[in-house]
Amino acid sequence: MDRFIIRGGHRLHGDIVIGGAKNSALKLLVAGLLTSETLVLSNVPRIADIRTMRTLLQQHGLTVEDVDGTGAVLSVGGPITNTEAPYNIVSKMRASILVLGPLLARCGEARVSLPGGCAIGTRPVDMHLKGLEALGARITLENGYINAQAPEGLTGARIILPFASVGATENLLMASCLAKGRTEIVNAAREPEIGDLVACLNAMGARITGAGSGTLVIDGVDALHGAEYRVMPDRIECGTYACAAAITGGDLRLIDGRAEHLGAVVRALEEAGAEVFQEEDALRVRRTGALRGVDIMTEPYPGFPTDMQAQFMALLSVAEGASMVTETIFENRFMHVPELNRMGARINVHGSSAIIRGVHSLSGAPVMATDLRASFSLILAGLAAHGETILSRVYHLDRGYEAVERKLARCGAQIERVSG
Ligand SMILES: CC(=O)N[C@H]1[C@@H](OP(=O)(O)OP(=O)(O)OC[C@H]2O[C@@H](n3ccc(=O)[nH]c3=O)[C@H](O)[C@@H]2O)O[C@H](CO)[C@@H](O)[C@@H]1O
Ligand SMILES: C=C(OP(=O)(O)O)C(=O)O
Repeated sequence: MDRFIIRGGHRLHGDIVIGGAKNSALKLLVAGLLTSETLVLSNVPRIADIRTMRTLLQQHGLTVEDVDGTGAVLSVGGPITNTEAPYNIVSKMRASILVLGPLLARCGEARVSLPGGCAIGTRPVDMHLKGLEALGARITLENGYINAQAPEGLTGARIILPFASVGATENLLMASCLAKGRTEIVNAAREPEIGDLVACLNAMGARITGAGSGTLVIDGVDALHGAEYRVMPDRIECGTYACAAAITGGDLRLIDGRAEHLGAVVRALEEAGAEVFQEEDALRVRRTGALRGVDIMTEPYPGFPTDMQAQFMALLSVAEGASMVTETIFENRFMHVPELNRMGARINVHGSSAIIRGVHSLSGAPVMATDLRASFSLILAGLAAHGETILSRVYHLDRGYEAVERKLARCGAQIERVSG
């Protein structure tokens, strides 16, 4: 198992290229199930979750090819030969549940393992299932699997989501592209990744309006065709490196970073004492003055993203004064807190809120990654800390961040990956 060894105390300076968005690329690959033609995606991040999604789609019968040998351009095509998504893949990556809607819409049936809980929360899929039932699917749960049938195809409906779930919106959006008639998804998620999926589906011949407005209107079509599409830049990777600039008192140009996708994060960074500028090709983040404590609350987009909460907490742990972080999306997303405290942070958790009393400095320690974003919060703490931090269970990080050690080391960080 790989570990990272980080020697903290170095300001980061230079350019970091932000890759394609994990949380968009995964869904765009799944959209390949909706057509018999070939979908070609560029700017695909080279991360473990994408490799898992390739395996899942391949076992459904699709051919997924690395077009130019870099892993960043993938083509998806070919017939679907198997409509079952097995436990061993779904349990590895929750986004696998997104094949349910497309398989059902295209083949009239699907059998998908229930994803179950994960480190950050129980994460049920009831809204995905209720929405598909509203489109006419018959759904039963048996032996840990979702069995879904729609032998006559799906039919458009008005679906009101009780919560603006990203995954439920995406599953229902993809399913309804091939449903008969009009579907309306009310209280749809407004995350930029939904907009990216809508743009790709429309390029494939879907008829969808309303992206970003909270109500998606989908007029079903008989078939979708192939397309070429470039994955949007990863706003969470960008926000994460923005925190690296801020916590080290550095100056980073995050190439391809877009402030428009990071409004709440940029506001919080500025309030905490960082300067953020949108340049033509990059988001530039630097800090020269002191870090100040701020209060943040995670919310669906355009609110502060839960996927940035752990990284921001690392920053606040060395800010002057007290901060409060409230997590409203997932019920168990504070697992980085005990690890940050082992590095000298002073954080107390009360229910869904954490009170952070800023300390002057952190000290390096052996720490353990518990999930993807928590892992990076420990790297950030390690970059700011005195001495050596050894981060184990780096496989969590490899799910969603490409070439972390290379990107950071090029900007002056002392970080190395050690295998075994
Ligand atoms: C692969 C991917 O894109 N993952 C992102 C996606 O996850 P994901 O799509 O799983 O997140 P959701 O927006 O669906 O979940 C938000 C909340 O709704 C609950 N819920 C969701 C569906 C449902 O049927 N029932 C239900 O109760 C969840 O348990 C959670 O508490 O959006 C999250 C919220 O921005 C991000 O943190 C994840 O990084
Ligand atoms: C929680 C995340 O991903 P997933 O939904 O795949 O667990 C994430 O990207 O931070």
